Amino acid sequence: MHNIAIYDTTLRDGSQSEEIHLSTADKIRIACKLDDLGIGYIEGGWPGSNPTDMSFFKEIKNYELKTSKVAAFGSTHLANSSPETDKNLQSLIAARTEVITIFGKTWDIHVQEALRTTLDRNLEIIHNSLAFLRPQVAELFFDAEHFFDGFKANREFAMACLDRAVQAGADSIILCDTNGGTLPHEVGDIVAQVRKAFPHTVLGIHAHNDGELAVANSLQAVQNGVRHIQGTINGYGERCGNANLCSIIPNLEIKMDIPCLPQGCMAKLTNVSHVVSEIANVRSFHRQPFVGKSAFAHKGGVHVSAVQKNPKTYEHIPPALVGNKQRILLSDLAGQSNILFKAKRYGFDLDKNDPFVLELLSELKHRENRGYEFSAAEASFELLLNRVMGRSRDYFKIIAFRVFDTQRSEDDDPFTEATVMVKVGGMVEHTAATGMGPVNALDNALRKALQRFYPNIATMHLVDFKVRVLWDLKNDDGQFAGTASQVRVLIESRDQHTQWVTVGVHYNILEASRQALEDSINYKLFKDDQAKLTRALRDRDQ
Ligand SMILES: CC(=O)SCCNC(=O)CCNC(=O)[C@H](O)C(C)(C)COP(=O)(O)OP(=O)(O)OC[C@H]1O[C@@H](n2cnc3c(N)ncnc32)[C@H](O)[C@@H]1OP(=O)(O)O
Ligand SMILES: CC(=O)C(=O)O
Repeated sequence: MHNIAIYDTTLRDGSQSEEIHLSTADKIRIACKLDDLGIGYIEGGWPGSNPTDMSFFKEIKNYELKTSKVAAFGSTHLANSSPETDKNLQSLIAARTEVITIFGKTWDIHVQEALRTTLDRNLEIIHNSLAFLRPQVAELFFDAEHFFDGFKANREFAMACLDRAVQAGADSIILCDTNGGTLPHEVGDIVAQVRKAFPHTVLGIHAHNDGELAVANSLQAVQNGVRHIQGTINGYGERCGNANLCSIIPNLEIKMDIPCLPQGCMAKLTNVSHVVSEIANVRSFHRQPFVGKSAFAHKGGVHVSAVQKNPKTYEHIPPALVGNKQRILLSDLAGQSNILFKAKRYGFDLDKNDPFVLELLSELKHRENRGYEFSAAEASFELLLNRVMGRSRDYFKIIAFRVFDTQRSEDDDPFTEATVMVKVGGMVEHTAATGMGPVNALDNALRKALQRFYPNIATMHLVDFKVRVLWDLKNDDGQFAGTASQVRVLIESRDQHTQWVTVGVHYNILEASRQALEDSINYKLFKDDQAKLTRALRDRDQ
């Protein structure tokens, strides 16, 4: 099998995603990441579209890319202009890239209704645009927009468009499933026919994901002779997105034995996926195949027991190949194997049937039954584990708390104040604080009370607060409770070193928040003590 050229269009089609807006600096950071991953081509944008894209092409020249060539994207010239006068073609040349890609219409309905011109004129437009660009650039690609729909509607015309592009000197012809609705068997069949008609031309595929088939369609195209694949990191793109390169690359390399990145680079894929989602400011999709946080996460006790004997039992590839890792989750579906795995991670070497394991498992299942979710709140689990093992200490105890929420007049914002009474060792501290809402006020009052005893809590702060109503849990009398339902609060906190999540559950949202806050502070104090202890032992042993 030949190598496949990977052509990334995250910066162009990816930025056509509804929620994504990339600045020039964002684009440069992503381009450097893609280059480091070993991507063959990076489509930087449409220079005739906006100043950001034009400034990207200017700025990227200051970077020495190791593996990637930069491509500028645009359309064939307008129906009522000529290549010499067309602004779009001029700005493609002005971008001074090694590669230019232009898209042209190949579906008759688009020519007649979107361009409002004749089929013959469209053939001229394709030919003239490419022939004009040919001497200006090292590599010239033609994206045959809507090719699969065009082929099904009017085979002769769609093929004539490709023929004109080849005659005008295009190096690769990319067949686009622009509306993303073509099925894999249709892609295979049509690509095979094009392959036969153009045996000496490099063919490519650009698939959209409207039928959730973009990855499958791209692989099917490769099976039928395509040697160039376009796609985006995390599948970002117009509407439902593009073919996801984070799935295509490992499928090609691992399952189909077709190299497409420099040796060893595929292990960077998970990191690239996460960094790009950070830069694009889009939350990572946990269930994303290969690179998602849950891609190799095991929750069911049966699965956990088996993967510890041999990961192959429930993992389709070794996660390290794509830079991901196995995770073992905790929940009411856990068996002893889950507990043993986690306990080991936190420094306890326990055996199956150890009474501590059974106690922990029963406590875990009991709490999960009441709505706690430890797979999302590992810090609360670590505290519970250490409590059961007798290794934690009570840093403080909240004896009482009160929260007042008042609105003094119709136009005023609500005013919130919390008071807390905490016991630290033999001392009782009583404080009050205001806040932006009840949980913030409680957090502020608690910190104020504890600061004198534990100054290190000043370095932690709350980064996320999630409340979920547990509608499906029944009350003690077996009834669903409506607005008196249990709620689960998850609090994410961080300090200068790390980030952790704690959980609280109650029918009263403040009490649930109090539990999660208390665990969060306890975890910080426990973690700092552990670090101090480790340092002391290390100093002693030196
Ligand atoms: C399938 C794809 O994803 S293609 C990429 C789509 N991406 C984008 O559109 C993002 C960048 N686009 C832009 O910034 C703007 O649309 C521009 C600058 C390119 C053009 O802006 P405007 O001149 O205001 O035109 P507008 O966006 O309203 O309409 C597009 C024009 O291009 C024409 N056009 C569309 N495709 C082609 C083509 N392949 N060849 C020639 N002309 C084309 C349309 O007919 C329309 O012209 P008309 O108004 O004379 O009918
Ligand atoms: C070119 C392109 O983005 C498409 O046809 O979808």
